[in-house]
Amino acid sequence: MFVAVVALRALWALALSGLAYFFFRLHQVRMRTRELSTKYGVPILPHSYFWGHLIVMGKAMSRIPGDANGTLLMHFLLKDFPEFEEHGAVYIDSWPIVQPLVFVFNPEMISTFTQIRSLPKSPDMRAEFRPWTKNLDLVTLEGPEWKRWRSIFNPSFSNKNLTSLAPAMLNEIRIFSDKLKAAARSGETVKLMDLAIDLTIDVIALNISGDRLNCQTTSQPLQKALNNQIWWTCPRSTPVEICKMLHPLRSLFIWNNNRTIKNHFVPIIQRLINEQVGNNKGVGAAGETKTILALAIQAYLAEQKEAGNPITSASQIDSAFLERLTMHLGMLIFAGHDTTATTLCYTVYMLSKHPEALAAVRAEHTAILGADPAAAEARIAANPTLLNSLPHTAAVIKETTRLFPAVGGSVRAGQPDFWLVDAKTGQRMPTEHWALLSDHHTTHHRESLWPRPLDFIPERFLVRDGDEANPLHPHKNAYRPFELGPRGCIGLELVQLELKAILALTAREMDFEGAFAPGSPEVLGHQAYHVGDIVAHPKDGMPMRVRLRKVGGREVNI
Ligand code: HEM
Repeated sequence: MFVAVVALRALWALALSGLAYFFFRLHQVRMRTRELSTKYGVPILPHSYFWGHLIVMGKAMSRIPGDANGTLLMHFLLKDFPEFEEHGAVYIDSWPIVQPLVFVFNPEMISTFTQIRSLPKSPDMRAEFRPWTKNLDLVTLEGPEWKRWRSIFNPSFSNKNLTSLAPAMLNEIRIFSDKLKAAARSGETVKLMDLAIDLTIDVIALNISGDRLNCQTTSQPLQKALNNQIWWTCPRSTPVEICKMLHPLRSLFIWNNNRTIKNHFVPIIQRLINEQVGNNKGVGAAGETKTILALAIQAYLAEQKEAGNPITSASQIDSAFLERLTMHLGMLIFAGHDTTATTLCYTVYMLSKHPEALAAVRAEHTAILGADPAAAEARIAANPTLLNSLPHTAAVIKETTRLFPAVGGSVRAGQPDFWLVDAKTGQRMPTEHWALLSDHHTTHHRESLWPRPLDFIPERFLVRDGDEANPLHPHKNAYRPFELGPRGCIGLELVQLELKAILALTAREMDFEGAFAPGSPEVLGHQAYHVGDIVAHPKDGMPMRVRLRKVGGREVNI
């Protein structure tokens, strides 16, 4: 009885202190928001002491379907408050749903915290991934440790290295293309995103170790563990996400997924170490593909040798190195697969809606890869650099990533000594206690930067540098789906090469048509729009009907 009373009192005390802390934080955040205008003269959106900006946000979001991704918020808020567009940045206080956040959509202002000075990633974002990767991964690492790993991995993502990977990539793309053809023959509607995800994981696996993972043809424990890990690694905002975070077995599930990821990679790492030690050959001998793992192992072996502790067999590898490396690999697959798959889906969708752009892509493929679509694969395999000669295809991909950037932006931690400055008015805006978002969607849709911003105009990206007088010439720093600056995407070249190869093998052989349910809602004129939490996914997995094309009276490649 006594114990029960003590426990009850302790619970009460805990609940009361929780409540007190909640109101203290609420007051603090609300007052900091109001200080922006009272102390610094920064204009803020209508603000309620209790609700913060949730009321204006709710109104803006009510114009779009309930499942639309939050990255679209600012676009619609600016419709209600157009006078804020010229400020280039809008402070949003939606605490406790999301950390206090400045949406920045002036490219020059964004460049001040991503390129001119690269501010650290926001603590909330790092906290999201900590249970999974302990922040040992490339996306959330900071400082010299980040620099070291980034320079180890960089050569593997160079265009030259990736081009040497292209023939192996084509084998994976053939499986994807065969699945689409099978759907065309059966008349089945495909969820393009599902097929695209399996493909993009298989391609990253090639870049990691050169090995085939076969997610497209078999069910892989690694893929299941990664999916589950992503599910448990969640932004702490909606009630469902909070329940996930408080789930008593969450840590156990995350630990178990990490075990599966590690169990997958450790034998591969050991094999590669033994190979490197055994044949005493460095990575990158002429013509050899520098895989991510080969480079990481080479760096580790060199480091150990320098420290007077040369490794002669895989049994000597220390567990800390293995843990770090497997965290990196898990995050590389996470960061690279559904972003690329999402972009592929929207590229196919936009081409299906724009016959003139599709015709230009097909004509380019015929000119560069030969008249017979069935022979394109062999041609590329024999000369992968052909993929670098498809400017119109590249422009289509870029225009798609402008309209549908797969990542909302980079979230950085504001600093006491860092101010956003409006170059036109000289207005200085404080950033301490705020996170800064480089808002890709809004930046990519501003009419002042992109004439006819909602139109699909790949030609924007064909305007030559130096032709700034051309109104279609992209404004400096305004195109940033992969972010710019030292923390920009390491996978940028891989995405371009992979998507060009996919289009080269499919665009002339098949026609695609969106197969959304009749009456399906639209955002900015499209039934395909971003849904999802951490990374935006296309609505309903991008349902598509596929038809085989006839060229010269016969169906292509059957
Ligand atoms: C269309 C596909 C992709 C898009 C739109 C995209 C976008 C981005 C963006 C916006 C960032 C900056 C994130 C931040 O600052 O928090 C980023 C970083 C990163 N991306 Fe990508 N990405 C794509 C594909 C890939 C691929 C294929 C890989 C690797 C296989 C990859 C690996 C990474 C990594 C490791 C980082 C962190 C880089 C660092 O901080 O040094 N991404 N990406």
